[in-house]
Amino acid sequence: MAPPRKNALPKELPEGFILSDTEKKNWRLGRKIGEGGFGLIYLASQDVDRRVAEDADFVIKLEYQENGPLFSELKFYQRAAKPENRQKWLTRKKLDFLGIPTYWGSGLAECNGLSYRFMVMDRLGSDLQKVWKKGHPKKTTVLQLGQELVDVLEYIHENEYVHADIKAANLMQGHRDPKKVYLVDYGLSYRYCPDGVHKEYKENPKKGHNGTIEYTSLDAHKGLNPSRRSDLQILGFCLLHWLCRSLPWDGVLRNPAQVEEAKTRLMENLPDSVQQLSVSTASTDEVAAFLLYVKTLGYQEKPDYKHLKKLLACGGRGGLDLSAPQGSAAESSTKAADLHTREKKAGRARGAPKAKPTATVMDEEVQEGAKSKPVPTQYIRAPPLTKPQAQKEKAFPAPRRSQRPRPDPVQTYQDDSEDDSEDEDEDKTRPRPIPECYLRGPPIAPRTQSKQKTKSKQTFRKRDDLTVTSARQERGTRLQRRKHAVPGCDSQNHDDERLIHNHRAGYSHQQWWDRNLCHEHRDSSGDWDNSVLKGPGQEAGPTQRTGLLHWLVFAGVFLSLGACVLGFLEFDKVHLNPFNLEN
Ligand SMILES: Nc1ncnc2c1ncn2[C@@H]1O[C@H](COP(=O)(O)OP(=O)(O)OP(=O)(O)O)[C@@H](O)[C@H]1O
Repeated sequence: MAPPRKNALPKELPEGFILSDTEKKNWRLGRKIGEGGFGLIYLASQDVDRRVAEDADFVIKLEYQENGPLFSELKFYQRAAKPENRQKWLTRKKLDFLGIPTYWGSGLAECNGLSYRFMVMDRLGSDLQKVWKKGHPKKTTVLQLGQELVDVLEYIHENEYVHADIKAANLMQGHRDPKKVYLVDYGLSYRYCPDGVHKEYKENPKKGHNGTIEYTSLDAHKGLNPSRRSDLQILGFCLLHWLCRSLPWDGVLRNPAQVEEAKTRLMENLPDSVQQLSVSTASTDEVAAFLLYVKTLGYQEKPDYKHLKKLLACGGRGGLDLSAPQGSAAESSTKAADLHTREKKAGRARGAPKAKPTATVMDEEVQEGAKSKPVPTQYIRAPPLTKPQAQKEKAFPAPRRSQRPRPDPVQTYQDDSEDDSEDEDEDKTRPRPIPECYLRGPPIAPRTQSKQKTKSKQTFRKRDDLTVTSARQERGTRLQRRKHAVPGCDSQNHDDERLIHNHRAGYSHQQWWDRNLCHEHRDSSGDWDNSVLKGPGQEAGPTQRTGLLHWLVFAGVFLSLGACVLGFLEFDKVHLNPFNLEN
């Protein structure tokens, strides 16, 4: 076997490569369609004699053999998601759909001296994080999805696993049927009850705060191994986020302890704490009831899944309606954010926030008609974004990547080590600090830049380098943030609208910047006006010195003129009126 590599992402295999799985079925590789942190995703087909079609129904996930994540995911599929088990479950539970992708096989392969592991699974469509960037889900969609996810969780829990990282990015639409949604990414799933023996309740501060910080459970914050109630609590936080578009702890995400504190407060003060996040367009009563039930669960207690589904009942039937963008819940997002601000101002150790009367649940039609306000930019977390990504980002902010320990990508995993990875999982990794770049920071501070050259083809990125003072600084900062604006998104801000309008009209950002702001800050030579760009402590630039000189010349001319006029008047008295006669 090839030795572990530092770079966990494997070298690509050529299109048309044939892989043979453990059941001796052959699979042909098609085009690469995705890339994760550790592996590659290819289209695949069982018809090895023909090119893999673009509408192929299978994908192959490929990683180096010694990598951990695919090994763990495979274990989950092999143990818990065998097609025959799923079918039995569907019949027993009288369900017509279970949102777990089908596993079709797996194996090992060699190419150019490198060893690979692969898994064949259903091809899926877009993930919901991407879908919701285009428009927010309706309340009925959120609740219906919640019910379907309760079904999925019940199934995986019954098979001794918890997922522990439920979020929109891990929910994918079906390839053929976009109304079906599947929970994916079992590379981090945890076997909480191996052979029917539940893990002990053991807090471990060293493992605290694992998971995706927005949603991770209070158990995970305390460093407990995840259990069934953790999954359900994560789901509850997700539902709340999807309904309200923000969470009360959005402002403190850089500090996991404060997130934990805010979640604790929310859970302690249920149902009011959640109900008060309701707005007329998106009541959160169902989620409040859901979380209230989760709160009553013991660490090892089996949840009443049927009851949980009832709590999320919303009358929605058939496939999920993920198509229509939904305006609306922005108000509630503001509420959540406001709540956070209020709590911050009032001190952290306070008791329950005062309950407000529960908002009325409005008709779906009314909700549909409701206008969406964009989430204030300060509440949008911003990991480093590529430009197209950034433009979409504003519509539905992306949660950070999971902080849960991943199986060591370069630890060797072997198929025969059946029993196996979970216990060893426990100490595989320590919680990693959240990368700064993924955390919402304080308002963008001015950076010093003494002088900027103007060039006709200056890129828009240059705005990042501007240092603007006082009121203009504020404007500059605002515009800097607007760089992430979504064209096509409603905007109340005039600058935003100009930016968006110009974007639609085909202007580049730089052109817009040149036309609308930059020219105000240039001197006649086209150089940046340092009086505007000057940051604290910076020397006055040449432009400022020139301005002072102008003033001096102007004053000199003015004084000379005055002296001339006075002189003329004196002359007038003496020479034009020599006898000093009165009129
Ligand atoms: N079954 C699938 N069908 C179609 N595309 C998929 C499928 N699974 C994954 N993808 C695509 O491939 C990309 C990489 O997926 P993968 O599961 O390897 O990584 P990831 O979940 O994005 O990251 P991580 O390394 O954290 O697991 C995904 O973002 C998705 O766009």
